[in-house]
Amino acid sequence: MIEVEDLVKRFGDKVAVDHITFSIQEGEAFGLLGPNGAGKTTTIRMLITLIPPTSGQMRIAGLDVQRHKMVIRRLLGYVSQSLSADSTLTGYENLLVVAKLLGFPRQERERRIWEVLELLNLRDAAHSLVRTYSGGMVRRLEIGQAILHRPRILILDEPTIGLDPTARRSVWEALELLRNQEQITLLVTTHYMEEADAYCQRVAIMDQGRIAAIGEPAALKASLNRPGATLEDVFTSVTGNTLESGGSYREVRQLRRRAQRFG
Ligand SMILES: Nc1ncnc2c1ncn2[C@@H]1O[C@H](COP(=O)(O)OP(=O)(O)OP(=O)(O)O)[C@@H](O)[C@H]1O
Repeated sequence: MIEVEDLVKRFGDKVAVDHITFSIQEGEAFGLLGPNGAGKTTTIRMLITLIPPTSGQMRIAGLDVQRHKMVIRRLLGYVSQSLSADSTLTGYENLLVVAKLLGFPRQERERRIWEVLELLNLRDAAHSLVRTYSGGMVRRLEIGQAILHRPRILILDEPTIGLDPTARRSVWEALELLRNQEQITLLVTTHYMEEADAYCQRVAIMDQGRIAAIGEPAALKASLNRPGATLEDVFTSVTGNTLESGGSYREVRQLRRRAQRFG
């Protein structure tokens, strides 16, 4: 479904993405892991046609991304790290705004909004203001905004950052449902290794613009030949970093932003 070959992105002298190659199968949940500055966001930005690559190939559903930007955009849903739901509107109204922007006819608009609310377990909260939602509900609503147009691929940048464990589980359960019921292919960046381990069929660990390891979590863990090895151990082994070295500041920043928004 997604094929990336020898992809490079330079910003001046800085090589943000350095000759990476990977592919994602239809219906798969694929995790892109890596410390801050590894090149994950830059990779995603190229895939969603926001910035052009310096060199290399990207194909989505067999189409060259650079040559078919408009078609590719319709195939994709994107959930960025920043908050996109309006807290002064209800969940239903937030979806309605997006549906109107997409130009859905009225009847289809209603049908699809309720379908999405149901899928994301938000039906009962449809007419409550988003400011009364929990963090997990807001995130699920944002996923709803991104899938209204029935994309075949959903790309999410740190979908569970700043959420408590229960909310994180609710978000992943929603994503699992989308994969199973709507056959949506998922590309997710995350700092949470145990989530990638539990919910992604395959992961790629990026470091300094390169892919340091790629494969099924179980196979990557087994490659360490250490009983009880975790994905975090794999991460440390291939990058020489612990997540704390960069992840903590960023998480604090994200948590603060969220706290400001909901506080
Ligand atoms: N527009 C830009 N101009 C110059 N350098 C950039 C630009 N965008 C990204 N970079 C650099 O490219 C490298 C990769 O950044 P990128 O944001 O892709 O990393 P990341 O893995 O997504 O990290 P994070 O998790 O912090 O977002 C970093 O060193 C970053 O400073």
